[in-house]
Amino acid sequence: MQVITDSTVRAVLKERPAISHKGDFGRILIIGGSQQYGGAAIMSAAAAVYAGAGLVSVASDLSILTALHTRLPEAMFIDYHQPFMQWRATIHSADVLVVGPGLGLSSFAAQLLNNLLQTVHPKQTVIIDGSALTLIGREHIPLPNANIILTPHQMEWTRLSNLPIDQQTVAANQAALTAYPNAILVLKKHHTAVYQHQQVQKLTIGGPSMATGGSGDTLTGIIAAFCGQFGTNYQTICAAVYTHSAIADELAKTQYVTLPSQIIQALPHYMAKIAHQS
Ligand SMILES: NC(=O)C1=CN([C@@H]2O[C@H](COP(=O)(O)OP(=O)(O)OC[C@H]3O[C@@H](n4cnc5c(N)ncnc54)[C@H](O)[C@@H]3O)[C@@H](O)[C@H]2O)[C@@H](O)CC1
Ligand SMILES: Nc1ncnc2c1ncn2[C@@H]1O[C@H](COP(=O)(O)OP(=O)(O)O)[C@@H](O)[C@H]1O
Ligand SMILES: [Mg+2]
Repeated sequence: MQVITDSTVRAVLKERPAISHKGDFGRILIIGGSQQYGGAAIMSAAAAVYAGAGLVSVASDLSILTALHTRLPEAMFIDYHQPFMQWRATIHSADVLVVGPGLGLSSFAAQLLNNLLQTVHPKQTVIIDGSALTLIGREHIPLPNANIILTPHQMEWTRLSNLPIDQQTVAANQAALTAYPNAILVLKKHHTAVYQHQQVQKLTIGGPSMATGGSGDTLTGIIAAFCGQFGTNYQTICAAVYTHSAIADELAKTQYVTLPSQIIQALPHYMAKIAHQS
């Protein structure tokens, strides 16, 4: 299986053109968080901002608003409990949507996910993570015609594929992915692999310092920002996945655990280093 290396990141990540503005670098909407899991939406949004997304909005429970703005004043906020029709236009204007980090499994969350997936249009990128994956697996919610990126960990992939973790071989995963034909699969584990049709590439970096709540929430924001800036395609997603783990490995030289917040802080520095060398 082909290995993802820093050459993929170098190929994707470019110096910014001087004549540019925030509208050129992606409008991201993160639909997630809840009273129980507010941090997940905040980490996803922070990762998107620090990975260079032009404009980031969070649709979430009102209870997270103060924490979000204290931590990340760059983000805009929408109360996702307001009637769906009132913020439907915001959904339409996003280039990249992230749905699921910290959303929870309530009937409200399921309805919101259904409404959202019926609203997205084919040009949009939709990154589906966390609770949204569990809801899709549980309620058999169909995926829309859009650029879909699924980011399950192994247990979440079991819920979508019905494959027990010890049966998640490359061939079995490829066969299961045919049920989601327009999706790119980022199967998260030690040595995450990225699947599209018959194509598979894997990481050989990243390690157990990343085994802490919020690591995957953070990855969603990095993928969203990369897609928003560099275009949604297989290589861009591999570059985002590599960047997440490369930063963790660098921090792990001196740290036992690499907190999502620290990975987020390091993103602009890592990206500058790569862009200036390319
Ligand atoms: N600070 C926060 O707000 C956090 C919110 N989170 C949210 O909590 C919700 C539930 O997600 P969880 O993933 O915790 O719960 P899940 O019940 O979906 O899965 C977690 C369990 O899966 C098992 N597992 C097996 N293989 C695994 C692998 N390769 N990687 C990870 N887990 C594996 C582990 O036993 C683990 O306890 C999601 O919406 C998620 O986004 C979590 O991300 C944790 C942090
Ligand atoms: N032992 C490990 N080796 C390499 N990567 C790991 C390891 N443990 C966790 N990770 C990475 O951390 C992230 C965890 O994602 P996830 O389980 O969704 O976290 P959360 O939902 O808590 O944010 C994934 O990118 C995964 O590949
Ligand atoms: Mg997760």
